[in-house]
Amino acid sequence: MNAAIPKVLTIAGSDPAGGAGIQADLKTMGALGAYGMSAVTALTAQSTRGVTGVHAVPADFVRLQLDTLLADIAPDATKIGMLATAELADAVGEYLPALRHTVLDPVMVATSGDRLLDADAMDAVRRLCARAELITPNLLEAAALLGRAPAADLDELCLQAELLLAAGARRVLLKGGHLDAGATDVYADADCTVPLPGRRVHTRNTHGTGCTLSSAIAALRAQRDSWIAAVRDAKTYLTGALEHADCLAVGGGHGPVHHYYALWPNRPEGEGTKRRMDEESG
Ligand SMILES: Nc1ncnc2c1ncn2[C@@H]1O[C@H](COP(=O)(O)OP(=O)(O)O)[C@@H](O)[C@H]1O
Ligand SMILES: Cc1ncc(COP(=O)(O)O)c(N)n1
Repeated sequence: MNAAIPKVLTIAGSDPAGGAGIQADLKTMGALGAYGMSAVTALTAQSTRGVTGVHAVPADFVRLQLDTLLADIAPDATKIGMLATAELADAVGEYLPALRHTVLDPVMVATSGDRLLDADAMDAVRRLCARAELITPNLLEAAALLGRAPAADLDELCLQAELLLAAGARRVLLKGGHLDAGATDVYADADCTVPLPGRRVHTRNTHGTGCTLSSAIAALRAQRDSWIAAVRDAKTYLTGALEHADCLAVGGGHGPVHHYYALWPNRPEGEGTKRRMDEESG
């Protein structure tokens, strides 16, 4: 029986406020029926208001975490998030050939605008993008990887997803959350480029959306037959977590999404849910 529970790894940074990074990843994996594991790349001092410090873990200690873990457990899928430095990006890259169902979220800047990746680490992250099975850049990360201006519409989003494939990525989910309207992302692989429309949720509590989406994709890829199925279901999960974010009421800045919205059914409905229901009823 237990053999069916997928074991999913996150290699990412820590967010003490619990809304992004490994904390978001582990909550997401747990909410989606996966057993979560983590190797920490960096400690951050941050809250919902912003990041006040980053302390990268020495690359050899990240290797030690991974060597020790992987000698015992073979993850069914792995999500990679904040890498902080070029050295860490290269160190994590050494493990990609041995890992299955790898999702790379090329984290560069937090929602608060604070940098989470050294400026000189871009080439190392580009190398990693060619080794992961799926990459999930946001608008600004795709633009930085390609050296272009950020996409301003869906056509440019599709074009940049295809340019990332041409640059070596195997599959791309280019996230459109930073476009002014809607929440349309674009999925692209060697066979197709597909827009994935999403319902835009009106909330300022968007801290950790990218982390949540990429770890949901990893958790679900271990339970679905294809990447596109995992991506679609992960986006549906994230939209629900955003819709219930306001009822968490965590912090005074950009608060977290509600990872456990489907598991805590008896909690009072949040403002976000109420507002959506009001909107939908007219
Ligand atoms: N207000 C929102 N309502 C619904 N979906 C959103 C909203 N903001 C972001 N998303 C979705 O959350 C995911 C992460 O988006 P994005 O903000 O672009 O990336 P990141 O969190 O990495 O900056 C994407 O699927 C995006 O479409
Ligand atoms: C440790 C860590 N990893 C990633 C993010 C990005 O998350 P977001 O862009 O949603 O703030 C973050 N803020 N902290």
